[in-house]
Amino acid sequence: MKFTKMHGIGNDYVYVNCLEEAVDRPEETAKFVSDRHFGVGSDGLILIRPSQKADFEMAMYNADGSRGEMCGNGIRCVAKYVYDYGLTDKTRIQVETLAGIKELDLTVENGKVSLVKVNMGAPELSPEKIPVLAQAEQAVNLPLEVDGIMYQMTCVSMGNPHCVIFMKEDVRELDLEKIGPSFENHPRFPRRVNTEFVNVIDRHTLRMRVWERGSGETLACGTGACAVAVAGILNDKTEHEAAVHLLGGNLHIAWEGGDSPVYMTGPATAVFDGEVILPEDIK
Ligand SMILES: N[C@H](CCC[C@H](N)C(=O)O)C(=O)O
Repeated sequence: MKFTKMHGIGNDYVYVNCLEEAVDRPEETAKFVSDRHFGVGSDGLILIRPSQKADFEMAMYNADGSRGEMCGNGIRCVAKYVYDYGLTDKTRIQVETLAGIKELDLTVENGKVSLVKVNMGAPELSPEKIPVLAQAEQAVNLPLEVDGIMYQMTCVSMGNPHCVIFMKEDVRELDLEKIGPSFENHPRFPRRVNTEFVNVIDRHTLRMRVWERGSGETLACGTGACAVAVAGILNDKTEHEAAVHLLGGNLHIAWEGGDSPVYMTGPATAVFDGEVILPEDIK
């Protein structure tokens, strides 16, 4: 199977052009290619497909084979792929996802996409649509007990579920391998959850780490950065634009509040083209 390895500030996926390649068993293929010893090595698999409703469709699968409704770093790389590999010459494109159709503006330098601005749509804050079990209109600054420790959470959906935890201690010191799975699989999240651990640097700057649903700790999470910026505004910790510092790099997030869309701007990088030999039982 031909693929292109790309990343959005270190959140790396195997991308397959399904206008050319057939991927019949995406969940198993995602698990196989994601393995960093027996496969290619990635946070998951992203399929670029034709769409009836938009220019293209993005289908995203985590390293455990589960499907994500949306992927912020991934959709920027999809935009880069379709432009750089000649599938479109448009610099404003629409991509269909399980979280709806997203509109992207491409910055092109020397014939290649260098930066992408994504209209991520409005955040969803009602608990039943995130989903999170919470007796409140919005799950903003609510208690959550994890492994006997009390945290304050703010939950946001960007099409996929996020649990944002603001912390006093430096998130770079956190043992995410230890606590991440307990958040991901917490019973109050019926569809599991992506969890972001955040330090507020100032009213325009946030630092985060993320334990992703289905992939564990990643170097960056685009939908997570959006959820963090929204949570910062809802908790009056940040202004309507923020730089979010992630292990793999930085994203710029802007949100005017209410039902207005969240805008995410960041880079997309292609690393190599390859061909992987799929095991017979997942072809
Ligand atoms: N693990 C996420 C999907 C990938 C999101 C992240 N990689 C991003 O850039 O938004 C989920 O299951 O909802």
